[in-house]
Amino acid sequence: MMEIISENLCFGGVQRVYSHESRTCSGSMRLGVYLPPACDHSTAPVLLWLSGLTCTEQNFITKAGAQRVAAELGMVLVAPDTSPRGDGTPDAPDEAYDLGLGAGFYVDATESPWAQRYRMYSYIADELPQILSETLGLNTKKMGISGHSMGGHGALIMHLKNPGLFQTVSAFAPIVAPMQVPWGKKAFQAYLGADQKAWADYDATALVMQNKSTAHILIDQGGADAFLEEQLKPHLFEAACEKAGQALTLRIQPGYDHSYYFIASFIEDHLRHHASGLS
Ligand SMILES: N[C@@H](CCC(=O)N[C@@H](CSC=O)C(=O)NCC(=O)O)C(=O)O
Repeated sequence: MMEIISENLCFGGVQRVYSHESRTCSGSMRLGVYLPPACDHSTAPVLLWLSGLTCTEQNFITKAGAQRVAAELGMVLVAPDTSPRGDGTPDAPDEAYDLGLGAGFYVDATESPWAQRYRMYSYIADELPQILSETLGLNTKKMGISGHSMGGHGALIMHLKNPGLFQTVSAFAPIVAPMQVPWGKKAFQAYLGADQKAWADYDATALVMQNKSTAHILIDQGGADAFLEEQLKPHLFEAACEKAGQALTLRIQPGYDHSYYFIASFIEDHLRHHASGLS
């Protein structure tokens, strides 16, 4: 059952937050859903947004300012949480921001104590589309995916592994090669164990070499992002795309940082990219 937690009118449409029991994550999950005005929600295209480390379903819906253009385009926006939460959900022993709560990395954990509830890959790729279609009556046949940082990487792998489900893709400041950077190594070691063969199945830069898609990938990256050199490394993905023959536009936006001010500045381009690809 989907319980409506909040409902606010926004640019003539409605921004809702739902809570529901997730069979995949063995607990309750929250979900932001924006329904644009004056259109048939059963046929409107859907854009899934995956947020980054420390985020909940709230960050995108309150900070990105995406609803105005979604209202104009007649596009549904869906913003899930970034990890399971609630009583009994394991967290990092030191409550570190980059592991455990708020840091699910969109993988299905195989290691203890994470494996039972940290199943964000299957939640996004399997359970959520079923809920959107069967319970909310939305059109999952026209679906794109985007996100930021950890979630930007999540969007890339969701698309590369499921190009028929998520037909269009874009990302802001994605962690393009988690196997090669501290945030990714820490999370993959904890969630997936020591065998790096398992890591490669969730690494966009490794995946694109095997699973290139026919979509045109759009990435925006702030040129003044404090995480650019150590954690994000977009040029690794650019080089892999070039080698694989994957269509990619990587835009380095001078002076922009890693924040939602950056996302709000370019979100319109991303929504139009998805609307055009899903039309
Ligand atoms: N708190 C940390 C950094 C946390 C951070 O910057 N989180 C980003 C996503 S980073 C990659 O996934 C974010 O979206 N934060 C929420 C927001 O609303 O900005 C630190 O201080 O280093």
